[in-house]
Amino acid sequence: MSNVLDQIVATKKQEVAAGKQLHSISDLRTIAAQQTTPRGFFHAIENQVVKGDTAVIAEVKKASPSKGIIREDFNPVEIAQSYLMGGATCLSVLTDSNYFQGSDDYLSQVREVVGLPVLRKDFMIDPWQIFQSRALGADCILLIVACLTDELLIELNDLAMDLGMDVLMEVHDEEEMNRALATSAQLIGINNRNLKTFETSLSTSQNLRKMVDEKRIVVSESGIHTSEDIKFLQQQDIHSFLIGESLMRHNNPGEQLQKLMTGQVE
Ligand SMILES: O=C(O)c1ccccc1NCC(=O)[C@H](O)[C@H](O)COP(=O)(O)O
Repeated sequence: MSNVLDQIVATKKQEVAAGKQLHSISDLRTIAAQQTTPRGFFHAIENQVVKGDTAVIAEVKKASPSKGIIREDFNPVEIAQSYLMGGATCLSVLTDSNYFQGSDDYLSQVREVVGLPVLRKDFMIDPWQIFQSRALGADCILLIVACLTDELLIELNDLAMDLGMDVLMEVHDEEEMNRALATSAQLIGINNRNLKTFETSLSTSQNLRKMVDEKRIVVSESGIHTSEDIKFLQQQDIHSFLIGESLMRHNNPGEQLQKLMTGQVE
């Protein structure tokens, strides 16, 4: 039986095929050329980490397959503004509509109003989507190693960099980590959530972090809820975090971010 990740990828293939009927790569290149220059996503995180500070990629997400609706009252621009006030280093915006109730428009709207670098959080399987991401204004894309062959991983990574974007390359186990480390990816996301079973454990970050040398930056993703979680990950020498649900469930997500980072969330 297929798992959720397989289903998402199957749906994505249909979406991409339909998208290609509407916009050619040449169209997307023209639209991308009208976008403002990509904001340095990697550099924003690196600057924080080099200073000895913590970098948070705060996620704008209405729903997910594992949690259903996370936030009914969903205004992506207001949430992003709140994250800016709360000290986020970068933003992550879900653009997948079928499984996360996201939208491509959310990314463009957020990026127009808030000056932080923005990750397009979606499921990349085809070069067409990389051009589309830049046309939408993305500063960084997510590449999930589990969804891609080695050849495609390298092709999409190189294409994103050619277009001036950064890449967050996501892994969940040792084998995926070895595949990511064979590429030039500078930003390695360790997803604490198994995307096939939804089981979440911070020990995934604890175990895999040891495989990455200091030339790359590790981002711990998913299942970060308390200030103790942050402290635990910092003790593993991880200083960048991608956080969604635990912020999105609060009325004022930026205030919750600030509390989380200052030891006030139990
Ligand atoms: O979260 C899911 O249910 C999910 C299912 C299938 C593919 C991806 C999925 N989530 C993406 C993420 O990993 C999270 O949005 C991200 O890391 C933030 O996690 P959290 O802080 O736990 O919301």
